[in-house]
Amino acid sequence: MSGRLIGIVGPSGVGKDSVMHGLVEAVPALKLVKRTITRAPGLGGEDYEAVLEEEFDMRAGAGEFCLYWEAHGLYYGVPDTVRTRIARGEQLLVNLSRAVLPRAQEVFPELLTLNITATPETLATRLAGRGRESEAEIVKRLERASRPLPEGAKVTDLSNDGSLEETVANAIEILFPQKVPL
Ligand SMILES: Nc1ncnc2c1ncn2[C@@H]1O[C@H](COP(=O)(O)OP(=O)(O)O)[C@@H](O)[C@H]1O
Ligand SMILES: O=P(O)(O)OC[C@H]1O[C@H](OP(=O)(O)OP(=O)(O)O)[C@H](O)[C@@H]1O
Repeated sequence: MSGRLIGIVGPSGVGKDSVMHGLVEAVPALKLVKRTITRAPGLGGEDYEAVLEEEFDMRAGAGEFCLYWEAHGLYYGVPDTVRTRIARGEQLLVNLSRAVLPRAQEVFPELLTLNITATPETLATRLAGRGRESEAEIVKRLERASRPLPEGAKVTDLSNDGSLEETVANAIEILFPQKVPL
């Protein structure tokens, strides 16, 4: 199978990271993209490269990110090396902002995006349970959750209100309708 980029979007706390980890465990042919983030190091959830804002700006200016955006007071970058990885035949999963989807679709015309969904009650419970953000930050993230997708964003909705195993199985059916690669 040829290489491709698979976007994962959805509100904070919906389970994007959990679904991505579940997918790479279930399908070894899928690999995660490590994002560069101006977040303090070691906060868990995902394996990211922590950088200071100055460093981020420098790399963005040097064209080292194929996509980047700002959210929650942080900057997020997707390393440009994903292009060569895709050209080599890799199938990559990347956690994206919904706001960056129109741009991402321009840069990666074959982009397939799963929009993970859950009820507001589920989101609130999961964010509190995760424990990475303060209560004030959680309130802000919940407000952001109800924003509509930007115009032109093409996504396939996938509910994560049920068990993680169920969601991962449904994601595999969407991503590999014919045959799951080894
Ligand atoms: N299907 C699920 N059922 C129960 N808990 C879940 C499920 N999916 C994710 N979680 C939990 O919800 C919290 C938020 O998940 P996370 O993957 O960090 O979400 P996101 O990356 O979208 O912010 C984590 O504590 C995670 O373990
Ligand atoms: O424009 P939005 O779709 O609202 O997304 C904004 C940001 O939220 C998520 O970040 P992050 O993974 O840091 O946060 P989360 O785990 O709380 O979703 C996502 O990856 C984006 O970077």
